[in-house]
Amino acid sequence: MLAEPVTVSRALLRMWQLVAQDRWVIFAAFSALIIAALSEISVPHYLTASIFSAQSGEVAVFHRNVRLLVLLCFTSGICSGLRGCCFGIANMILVKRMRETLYSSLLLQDISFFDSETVGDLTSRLGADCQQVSRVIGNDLNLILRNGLQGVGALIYLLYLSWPLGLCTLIICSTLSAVMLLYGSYQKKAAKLIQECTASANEVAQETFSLMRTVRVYGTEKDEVERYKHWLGKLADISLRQSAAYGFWNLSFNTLYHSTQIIAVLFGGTSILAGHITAEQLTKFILYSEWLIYSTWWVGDNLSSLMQSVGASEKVFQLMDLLPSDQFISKGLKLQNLLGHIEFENVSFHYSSRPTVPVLQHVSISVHPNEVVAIVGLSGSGKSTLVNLLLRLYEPTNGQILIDGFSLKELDVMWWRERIGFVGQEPRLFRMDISSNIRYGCTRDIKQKDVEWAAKQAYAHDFISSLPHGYQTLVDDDLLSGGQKQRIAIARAILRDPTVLILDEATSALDAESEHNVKGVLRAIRSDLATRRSVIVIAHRLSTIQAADRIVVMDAGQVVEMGSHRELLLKDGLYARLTRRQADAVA
Ligand SMILES: Nc1ncnc2c1ncn2[C@@H]1O[C@H](COP(=O)(O)OP(=O)(O)OP(=O)(O)O)[C@@H](O)[C@H]1O
Repeated sequence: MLAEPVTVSRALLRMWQLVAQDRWVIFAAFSALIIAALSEISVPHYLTASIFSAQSGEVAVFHRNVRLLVLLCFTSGICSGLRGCCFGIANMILVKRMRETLYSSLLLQDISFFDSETVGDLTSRLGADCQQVSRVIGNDLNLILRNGLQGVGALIYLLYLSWPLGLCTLIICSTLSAVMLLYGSYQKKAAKLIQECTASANEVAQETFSLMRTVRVYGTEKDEVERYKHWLGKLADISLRQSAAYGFWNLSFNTLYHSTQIIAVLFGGTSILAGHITAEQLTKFILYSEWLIYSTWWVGDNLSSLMQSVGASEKVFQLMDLLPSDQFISKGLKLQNLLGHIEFENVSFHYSSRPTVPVLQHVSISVHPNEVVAIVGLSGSGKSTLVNLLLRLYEPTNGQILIDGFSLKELDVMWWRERIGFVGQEPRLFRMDISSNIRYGCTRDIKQKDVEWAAKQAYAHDFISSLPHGYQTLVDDDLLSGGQKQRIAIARAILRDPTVLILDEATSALDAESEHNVKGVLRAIRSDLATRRSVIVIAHRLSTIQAADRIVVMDAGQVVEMGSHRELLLKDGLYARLTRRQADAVA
């Protein structure tokens, strides 16, 4: 469940917390910001004073003003550069920490979380959204603070020069601020919509690229382009409305800006004629009122950009705030002498994304130490789900799983998973060299000869050795066949020296090779009497598991038969029917 929506102030506070560990950057950025703003705001005053002192022939005052002007220009130049640099560093720190925290938070979520979130959505949060947030400090906040500070300074000076004129300018600026806020909140909503549409478009593209072969074979390129265009159309609609809002904002700004000039000339000119103020004071007034208006405009412009960035940060912070799965918090039991006796006791289960569809119903199975148990059944009968529960990727909705008599829930989940060797249906390898892929997840000290031993057990050594760089060959998607990938995954599982070995045989075209691989491993385990392992094999090719100690037959989430190959054939039930069907198919 996602946390409460993040407000602008909360989002800024969270960003501050992420950057505040590096206080020196913040201190340097703010010091430079204040000095630069004060220097810049003083320039028009000394500029006007220099011109008017030269006009009135006050030489000493003119020289003093020019000296101060040079000093102010110099200071503002250096401090502005320093300010930009420090805010840029703070920004880099923010994005780096956001990505690190978000990635860690995502990796610690329950597997069911990944059933409801799409890959495209999550990668968009990590990529585009974090990048969008990166504008906040380096650009938006930096400019808002600079212009805000200068605007306040200009306003104070205007009120000091002529409070009635200053008040008029303040009213105009307040109207401008109200329009700005309206515009900013619209931008925030638009940013959220853009973010959602971009994520959906990414998702379509990602799905199409990953299923490119299917797309090509079925000739659906045009349909896929249309699917992508649907989201592009939505994005264009939002951008159109954004442009209209921007136009309205610019119109308001220009009207209000020119109003201040008219008011200043009208009332200022009248005041000069009446002898209430001097021409120098009116010049300063016009310069500073322009400054105030532009500062307000800049603040508004950057505020709307800030709102957009905060809009993008909302989902990022919500995901960052997710609590890690209980499995990573609770410390459970670590059994001294694990035998590998597994017992499913009256287990029922449904996936939380489909609560009305029972996937397992009252399943009771036991696997004894050093026993090979095969699970067979039609596709969708719940075989892989059983394994998911044993791996504690999900918790049973009813019943329990016992390991050596202890409830699986009581065991330390990381410890338990370390004792399992698991080979999935269609193993995907990491973009690392083969040796690292075999060592993957192994916590003990592994030597290269151990890796090679495991590869030999999995019948992978020969083909690995024939590769140009042997075990150091970088795994590429097209480099290895499905069966070869499976053999590497089997070697990885064997290297862990697991107490429980789970082999989920492939269903697809690599069946024949998969059968050969699984049979090979089972033979190796049978001949290795010194090591006790409980083995669970999910088999689609029934010829793979004829030698298993016990075969469990599943149908629609229930155990319908159990026994040895011979016993089940004599029973003449579902197993016998499936065996006959496969034999006919082969013939
Ligand atoms: N993550 C999930 N979320 C929702 N339903 C799921 C999920 N994984 C599997 N299911 C559903 O649970 C049922 C059992 O699936 P499972 O993968 O356990 O069957 P299986 O017997 O292993 O099938 P196969 O032999 O095709 O691998 C199916 O109806 C499937 O659609």
